[in-house]
Amino acid sequence: MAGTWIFVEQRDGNIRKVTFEMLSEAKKFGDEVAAVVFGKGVEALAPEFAKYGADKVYVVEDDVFANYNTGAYVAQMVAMINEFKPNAVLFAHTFNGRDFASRLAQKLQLGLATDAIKVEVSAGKGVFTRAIYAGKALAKVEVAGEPVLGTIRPGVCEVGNTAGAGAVVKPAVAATAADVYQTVKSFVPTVSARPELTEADVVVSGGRGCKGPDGIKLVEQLADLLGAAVGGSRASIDSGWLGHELQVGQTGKVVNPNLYVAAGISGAIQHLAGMSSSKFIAAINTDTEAPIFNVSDFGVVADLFKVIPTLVSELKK
Ligand SMILES: Cc1cc2nc3c(=O)[nH]c(=O)nc-3n(C[C@H](O)[C@H](O)[C@H](O)COP(=O)(O)OP(=O)(O)OC[C@H]3O[C@@H](n4cnc5c(N)ncnc54)[C@H](O)[C@@H]3O)c2cc1C
Repeated sequence: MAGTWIFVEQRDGNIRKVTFEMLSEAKKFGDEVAAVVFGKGVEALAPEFAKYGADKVYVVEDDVFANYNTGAYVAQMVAMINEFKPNAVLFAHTFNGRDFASRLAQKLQLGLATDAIKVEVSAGKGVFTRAIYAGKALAKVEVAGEPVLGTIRPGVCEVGNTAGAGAVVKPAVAATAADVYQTVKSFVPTVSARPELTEADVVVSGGRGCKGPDGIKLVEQLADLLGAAVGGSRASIDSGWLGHELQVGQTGKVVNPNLYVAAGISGAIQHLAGMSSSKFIAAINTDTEAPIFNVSDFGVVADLFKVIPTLVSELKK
């Protein structure tokens, strides 16, 4: 058996922090830990994974892996799992991680635990803790079959400093161009000086209560003073006030910051699904009955158009 594998999320050599979180967490299981990285020119990244616990780094380089694509990535991973037989393969609970892990589980007819906030893997058995009912209860899920497959929510595991040997292994390339059924034609990054939403320490989100771009500007002002990422509810995204990449919730991104500020957001269950595990939640809402207050540590029942400017002027002092 080949221990626990962590699938590396990277783009153009920029590694997502959640990769290091998962490597550090897997190091605690006591089994061998391996990072699995697909791409082009990615072998140079191997020492980075060793720093956070990777005993081995499986490096697969080919044009076919230049950008994430489901078909080729799944075909490659299936071949590697059959050859090396890992106990567990863990992915980040991100758009790509969710897509990859679920297609892989289907292909191998294995169970999959998603959006885990805690994970224990031992001797080929995996137990995952998941928040259910928008964080009102926790479920422990055991995944049958090997390897154990799971996706881990970014921000829930600490980055440690136990290093591994980082021995590079280069498996044969098993995927071909025939496995690629969607191609990334171009990649246009959203230019923002703000932190990435899923990795930010502080997130300030605006909802329908912002009433339009002027309200969202207030949210952005507050976020910038706090060094925070900006997020939004589906209502503010669908209204076109914020980009789709900033939606927090069931059909958006899952965030887990130290501080989440919800301004003019009611707290629908689909929104809570994306933010209720934040460590400290502060809400600004005019409605005392708004469900967001049920999950908040701190609440202000007031008009955000009065509260945020006051906060902004205090923070500027
Ligand atoms: C399948 C499905 C998936 C979904 N996925 C998501 C998702 O991923 N993310 C998501 O967010 N939603 C999602 N939704 C939508 C969700 O159900 C809600 O409709 C949405 O979250 C509501 O957004 P909101 O809280 O901004 O708006 P509202 O529910 O309209 O709430 C606006 C809030 O602003 C308050 N307010 C108004 N004026 C002010 C003011 N001046 N100052 C302060 N507060 C004020 C109001 O009291 C109210 O509580 C999904 C729905 C479905 C069916």
